[in-house]
Amino acid sequence: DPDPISMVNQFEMTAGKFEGFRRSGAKGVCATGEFVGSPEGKNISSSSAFSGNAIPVIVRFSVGGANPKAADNTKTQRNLALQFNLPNNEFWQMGNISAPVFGSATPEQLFGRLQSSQPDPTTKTADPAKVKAFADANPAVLLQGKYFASKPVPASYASTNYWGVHGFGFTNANNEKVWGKWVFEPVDGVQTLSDEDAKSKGPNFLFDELRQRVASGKASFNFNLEIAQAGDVLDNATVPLPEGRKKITLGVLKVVSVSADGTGPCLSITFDPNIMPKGVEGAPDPMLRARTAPYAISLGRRITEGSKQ
Ligand code: HEM
Repeated sequence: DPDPISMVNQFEMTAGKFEGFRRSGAKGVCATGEFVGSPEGKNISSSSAFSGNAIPVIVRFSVGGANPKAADNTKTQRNLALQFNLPNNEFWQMGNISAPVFGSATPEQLFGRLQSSQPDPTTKTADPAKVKAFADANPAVLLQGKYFASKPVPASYASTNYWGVHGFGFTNANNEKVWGKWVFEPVDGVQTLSDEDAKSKGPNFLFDELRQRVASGKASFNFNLEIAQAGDVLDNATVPLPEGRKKITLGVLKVVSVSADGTGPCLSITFDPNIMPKGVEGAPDPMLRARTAPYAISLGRRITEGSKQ
């Protein structure tokens, strides 16, 4: 594996270094929420997340990439990061994205992709021949871009689906285990913008739009799990489960407040998807394991610089 310091350095060399900001998902806003687990959730996991009691959640919505001025009205990635504050000092952290697949299958492939698209110091842009050569040899890196290009711009942070992309296992009180991949789906349905409407919204509408939705009580997500069958691929974030797998709703996440820009409880934490409560575990996916160290390094750098968002 590429070492985590080189990985974060490569993020900075390819996508730019913006002091005080996350090295990925830089343009974001803190929010708070409440999660209430369902009986189906309780059936498959002994985690206290599914007790049915309201669980306080730290929420962060963001646009993909390292640029804190990234546009809101383009066909790119949106993120939903969560920290469930469970009883007895347990935490459950997640970083979910608005595509069913990630942009690379392994840490090596992510590193290679970033290297191949690093801007040339003289032209200030990536060398298209290098980008193409890497993608030709690693076609999985094109899947996510194709997905985004095929979908309209989301109308709201609260009106798009967010996938966990990794496989996760759930163990209940009888020690029975199920595996699957999860997706947060807006209770009021997916809502998108026409290309024309997206253009007229401009590059900075998502934060205020979210504040309005939350004020009207219309920012909730079903926490859904697609159940894997024997033989399904669970250790590759570029391979979604086959269409039509049974889907169950583990509970509902309601966003209840949105912080002022550049403030709030998400500012000085990171969302490490390997932090899971008892009753939930990650699939043996090298990509999942490889997220912890770079997130901590990025957190360390931005706190030292002065956390901005
Ligand atoms: C080895 C693979 C990966 C590396 C090195 C990496 C790196 C990073 C870094 C450095 C950050 C900023 C962390 C911070 O400052 O708090 C970040 C944020 C994020 N990453 Fe990754 N990432 C990886 C894989 C993934 C995958 C597979 C997903 C797909 C779900 C993902 C989704 C996110 C999200 C949603 C955020 C924003 C979280 C927030 O709002 O704080 N990452 N990533």
